[in-house]
Amino acid sequence: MFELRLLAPEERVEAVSEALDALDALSISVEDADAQTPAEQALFGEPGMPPPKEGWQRSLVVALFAEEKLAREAATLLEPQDFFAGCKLLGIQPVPDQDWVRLTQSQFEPVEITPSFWIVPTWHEPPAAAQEVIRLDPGLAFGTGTHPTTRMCLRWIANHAPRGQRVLDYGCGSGILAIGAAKFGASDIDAVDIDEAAVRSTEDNARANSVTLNAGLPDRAGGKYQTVLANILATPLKVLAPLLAAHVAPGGSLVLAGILSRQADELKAAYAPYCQLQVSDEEDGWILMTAAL
Ligand SMILES: C[S@@+](CC[C@H](N)C(=O)[O-])C[C@H]1O[C@@H](n2cnc3c(N)ncnc32)[C@H](O)[C@@H]1O
Repeated sequence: MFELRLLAPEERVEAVSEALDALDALSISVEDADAQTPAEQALFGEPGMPPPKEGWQRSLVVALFAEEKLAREAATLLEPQDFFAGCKLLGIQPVPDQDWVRLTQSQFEPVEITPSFWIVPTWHEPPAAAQEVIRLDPGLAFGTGTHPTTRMCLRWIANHAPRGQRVLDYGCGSGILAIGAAKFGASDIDAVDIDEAAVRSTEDNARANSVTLNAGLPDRAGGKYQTVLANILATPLKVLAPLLAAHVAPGGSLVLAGILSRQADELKAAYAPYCQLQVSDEEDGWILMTAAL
């Protein structure tokens, strides 16, 4: 692989990027050419929205090509164009080969939930002390066990062992909580998510862990469950309060995560008509809130 690097003023970034794309660049990245200097500019949009501008006042544009010849041709074609005025070619250089698989894998180590319960990527052997193990590789859906909210839910599952219970995992992501519930004896598990990719991921991960569960979109949840788990975020959890509470069987447990410590009172108020939520765990500024119905 070879990368062609150039500087472009903000108003040229879009045209130059489109031209590089048309000239067979495999990828194009745009960075602040003044990053890590006093002239660095913050550029970000609202969550989920694109940034307000295409580039920075001085943008570094890096285009990746499969062959050096293609990168050179692109540079030769770009330079005389009107829209290249004000841009500056910095050069073409080979990109050293990386073992991306190994690099990615090296960032995911086994995660301890309790001394005997571990989340272990498939390229690792489980630790000797592990009696319960979820085999899980990072994928598109949230939930590898590295986030405190997931860990607190799994710790709750390990400590409360929902043996023989009907369990609902609402916002299942990778399915990690549903699979954890199955490992600790739950016998009838529904795992739902608004994201179809998460539903597929949950099915794949359940199969890889030899666990039986029903994954689907939220309308798959039906009736009462002895345990309802939802690791989403405070705002959707507040909106979902009547629905989640209605799914908890009398004497059952509601387990909520994705909540920051400072949001505890808002959550208590939202669930007050149905149950009394308590903070039952805390990690890195995140809390686990639970209620017995
Ligand atoms: C933080 S992830 C949690 C994943 C996993 N349960 C865990 O504990 O690691 C939240 C998941 O909830 C899903 N989600 C968000 N809003 C939802 C809603 N209103 N109904 C159902 N799922 C929702 C997201 O698609 C995402 O997969």
